[in-house]
Amino acid sequence: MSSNELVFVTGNKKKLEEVQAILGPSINLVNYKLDLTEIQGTAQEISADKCRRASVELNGPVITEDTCLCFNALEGLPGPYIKWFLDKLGHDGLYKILAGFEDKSAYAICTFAYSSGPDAEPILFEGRTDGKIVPARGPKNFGWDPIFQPDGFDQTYDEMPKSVKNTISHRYKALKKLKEFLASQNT
Ligand SMILES: O=c1nc[nH]c2c1ncn2[C@H]1C[C@H](O)[C@@H](COP(=O)(O)OP(=O)(O)OP(=O)(O)O)O1
Ligand SMILES: [Mg+2]
Repeated sequence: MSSNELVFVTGNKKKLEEVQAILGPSINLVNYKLDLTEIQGTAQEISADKCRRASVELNGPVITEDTCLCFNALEGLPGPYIKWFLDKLGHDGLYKILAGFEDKSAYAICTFAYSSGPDAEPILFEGRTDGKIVPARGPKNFGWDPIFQPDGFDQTYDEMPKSVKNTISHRYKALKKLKEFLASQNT
């Protein structure tokens, strides 16, 4: 493995594109597509477990990532289960969940996990962006982006240019911490 090579295990192409764009050319990101089993639990437990599995399966250093979309009115749900909620309910259904609540505020959390090998305990890097849930707006590029409007912006994640999303997003903030960690390992 070359010193700047990083294996990112994910089955999600859109995540991969964002991670590549955010990390930039100095890191040689290698994607490995595995459909990893995801346990139930907190974002941290799910991320660490996913990373452990990936590292055992590939028998080497890996990063994985788990993304949550949390509604404050629902005490943080759907959280890590957003994928299944989005699959079943779509954008409209997700927005309608909050019909009975004044509070439309929400936050996106990205938890990267890094493992140096199959016997190592994963290290977690978390990024959070606050916003609110709105009726879907945008070209529907990626997941729940059309219904998430980050605080301080008039556009949803989906409406704003990628170059903007990738400097304010939950993913960007988590990757910033991961990047700092990797840089400290290399010195
Ligand atoms: O920035 C994002 N903007 C909009 N939607 C997003 C974003 N990031 C993840 N998503 C979606 C993908 C999936 O429906 C769920 C997270 O589930 P999550 O398990 O982390 O992703 P996944 O199963 O697609 O890929 P992986 O193989 O890395 O587990 O939220
Ligand atoms: Mg997943």
